[in-house]
Amino acid sequence: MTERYPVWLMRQAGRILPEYRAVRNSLSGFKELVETPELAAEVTIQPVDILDVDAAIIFSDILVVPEAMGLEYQMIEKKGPWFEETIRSIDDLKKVDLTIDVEERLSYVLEAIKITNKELGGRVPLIGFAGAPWTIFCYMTEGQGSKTFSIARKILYTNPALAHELLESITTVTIDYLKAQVKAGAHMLQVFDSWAGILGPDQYEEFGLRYLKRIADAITEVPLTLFSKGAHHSYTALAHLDCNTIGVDWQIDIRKARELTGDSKTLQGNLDPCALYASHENVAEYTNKMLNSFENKRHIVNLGHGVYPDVDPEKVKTFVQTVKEFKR
Ligand SMILES: Cc1c2[nH]c(c1CCC(=O)O)Cc1[nH]c(c(CCC(=O)O)c1C)Cc1[nH]c(c(CCC(=O)O)c1C)Cc1[nH]c(c(C)c1CCC(=O)O)C2
Repeated sequence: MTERYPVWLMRQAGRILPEYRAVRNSLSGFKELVETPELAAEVTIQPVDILDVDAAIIFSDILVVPEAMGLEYQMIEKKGPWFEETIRSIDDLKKVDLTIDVEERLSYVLEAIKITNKELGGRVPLIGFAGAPWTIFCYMTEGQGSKTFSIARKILYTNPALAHELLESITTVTIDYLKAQVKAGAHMLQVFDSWAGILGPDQYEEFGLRYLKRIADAITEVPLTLFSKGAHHSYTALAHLDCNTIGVDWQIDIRKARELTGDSKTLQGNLDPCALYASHENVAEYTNKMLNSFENKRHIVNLGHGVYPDVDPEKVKTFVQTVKEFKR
């Protein structure tokens, strides 16, 4: 086997592929797709067949966890997620189940993992995932996306006890959920802390890293990736957690990320998702530039965040092929 860097893309399942939209448009919406295991498996495998990536990531969403705890969400076209109910006081905790049986409530994801592996037949590993407790807390308190998540952050100052109680419970459910995904067949796991970067270092340590540590300590079965988007101030602390891989966004030079994290972790990333809007020639050039900046073997190639919905799949193929053909 020739040694080379593996490559996949965050958000590769869905969005950019016309084949995905064909499946999606035949249904009532995003959630029906997420909750129908055979179809979720089908769109999970599409990028493996079409884009030639080295891993599949199960088609689902981080928001299935708050929903399993009792906060139902809607995915509103062109707007994003929306929760009717939110948690903003201790009293509001009555609206959610702080402990749940994930195998029962999230059985549709576990079933999708089993079907996907059967259909993949071992061609590529399958990545399972969950949102980080802090990012899930953001959606459960805010109820929708936000540029500042100031409602979520306000609670950290005005009611830290509520924050910790909810974060504790999300963490326990998330650990159970990740372990259930492994049991169902996930070969690797990634935890997405998409809103890590809106906290300063002290608050990220108290309300973010503390719970990521619990997850990293609990997951011993398979390799774990922690992606704390924008939290460069905490990269050194992240590198002290018991994970295998640290996801790196594009706002930091990969050499700097290596300096902050040391040599003991694999780094995953970090091409600017917007670089895929460039010409094919330039996509190859930017990709090669990134590959040449890697100083050791411990890298998984990816973008610095999810692929944008209007990127031409042909540009993604150029990105993937450039990685596959790269020689130092
Ligand atoms: C914050 C977050 C969410 N979901 C996720 C995150 C963390 C990663 C990140 O920061 O991007 C993670 C996620 N969401 C989805 C996946 C599937 C697997 C993959 O391809 O990576 C994964 C890993 C499917 C999805 N999740 C969503 C879609 C688009 C909905 C549709 O097809 O109608 C897909 C394919 C919707 C979603 N889901 C969420 C938002 C804010 C939105 C709306 C905006 C958007 O489209 O990104 C919450």
